[in-house]
Amino acid sequence: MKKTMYEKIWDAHVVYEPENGTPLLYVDRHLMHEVTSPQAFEGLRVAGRSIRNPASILATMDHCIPTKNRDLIEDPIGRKQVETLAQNCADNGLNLYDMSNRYNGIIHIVVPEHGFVHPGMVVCCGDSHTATHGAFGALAFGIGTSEVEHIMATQTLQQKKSKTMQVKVDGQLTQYATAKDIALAIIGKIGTAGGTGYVIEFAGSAIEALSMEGRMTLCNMAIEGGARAGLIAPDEKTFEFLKGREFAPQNDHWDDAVAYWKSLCTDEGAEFDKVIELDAAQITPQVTWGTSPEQVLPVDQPLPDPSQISDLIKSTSAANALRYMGLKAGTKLTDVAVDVVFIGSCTNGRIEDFRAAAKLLEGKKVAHGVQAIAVPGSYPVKEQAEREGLDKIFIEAGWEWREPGCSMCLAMNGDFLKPGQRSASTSNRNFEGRQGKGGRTHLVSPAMAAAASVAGKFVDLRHWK
Ligand SMILES: CC(C)[C@H](C(=O)O)[C@@H](O)C(=O)O
Ligand code: SF4
Repeated sequence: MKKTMYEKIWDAHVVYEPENGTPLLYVDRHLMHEVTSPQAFEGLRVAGRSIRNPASILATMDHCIPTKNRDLIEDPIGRKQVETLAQNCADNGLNLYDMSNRYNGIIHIVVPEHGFVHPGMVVCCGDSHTATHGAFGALAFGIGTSEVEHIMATQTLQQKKSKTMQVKVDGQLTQYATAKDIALAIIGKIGTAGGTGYVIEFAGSAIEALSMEGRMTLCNMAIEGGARAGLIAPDEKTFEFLKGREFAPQNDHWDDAVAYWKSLCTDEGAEFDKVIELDAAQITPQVTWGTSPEQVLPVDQPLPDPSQISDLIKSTSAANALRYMGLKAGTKLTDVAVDVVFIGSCTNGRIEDFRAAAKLLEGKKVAHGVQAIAVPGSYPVKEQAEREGLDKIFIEAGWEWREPGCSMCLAMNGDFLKPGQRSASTSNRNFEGRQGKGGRTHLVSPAMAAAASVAGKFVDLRHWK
């Protein structure tokens, strides 16, 4: 039978399939951060169980850590979570990149840097953006804290099989559109529930043309389209990225691993439950205008008029979103001014993202009254950027150059919007209060964010010098 990549990975990992119950999957890699792990360790302790395979775990601190002064976590809950993770990792002999470790950063940025996830693996983490690792052809998805405990104890997870969706993006992106714009355009098309019940495989010439960084950005946002996970077939770019990294297969094992990885690709003629197609050439720079990633438009479009939307639910949510965002129907996005610009997060906190932004910032200054913060996704990203002199470009333009962490992606670490403030943000979520109570988030690509910092408002990159 012809199989999709998802089906191949699934079949290779089913440990047990009860007749009328939920299958049990083997989990190869388990990623951890401070927010969703404490209760799981506690549960394990209470049950008197130990961790089955400590080597399958990699942990980092990212959500609660300050990006300015590492020594001061003001929030007592955040401080406790960070301390608890350190203790739990020490007690169980787990690999942790703590705040001061040279490899510290956001879990989904750190893990690929070490080649910890390989094609064909099943990868779990108590974090929804685990989908990022689908960029390597791994089945990677977020889980709840009780499941974190279950995997620690058994190295398996109960999981229902998903349906399969192929999102095919063919053609060539224009120089102004990025992986982020593909992700937003897809969510704009299918909606935030469009992927519910599915694992999406992204395919087509535009996906093949993406760098590994771009593929990570795209898979990262699969979850915002409602999907269980996103997948991209591994290819030469994937292998080249992984080769030589700390946890990549070494020496004699490498060729065997590559041969196996190549066998994972969806068979010619295999059927997906659903297929969606997009033309890359038509994807323009995207900006979200509302409080859900599906409320997104090409930057040159006016804001929608709720009274013109026939679907009652959509019309009501558009009206609510415009009210919360302090925006009026018909306004052009290029007339919307921003107060804060944030480049970072597990969606767009990689080296390519800072390169793209720096290209636009060179020789320019941040608009008066705009606060702009650049937060590398990890110390290796920060160091690489500094080696290339990108930090200087940001700083000379008037940006703050911070320590790595989740930062203003979510308001958990001292970086947040004040009520009413509006941001251009390279992160992935824009619901009410996501970046701080009363804060208004517009999701964009790094290049769009950089340009907004200079213009003080959104700009159409196609007409910007
Ligand atoms: C804190 C964590 C559970 C959460 C997630 O799962 O996504 C966070 O990373 C987020 O982006 O909202
Ligand atoms: S950067 Fe944002 S989306 Fe990513 S793990 Fe941190 S909080 Fe979640």
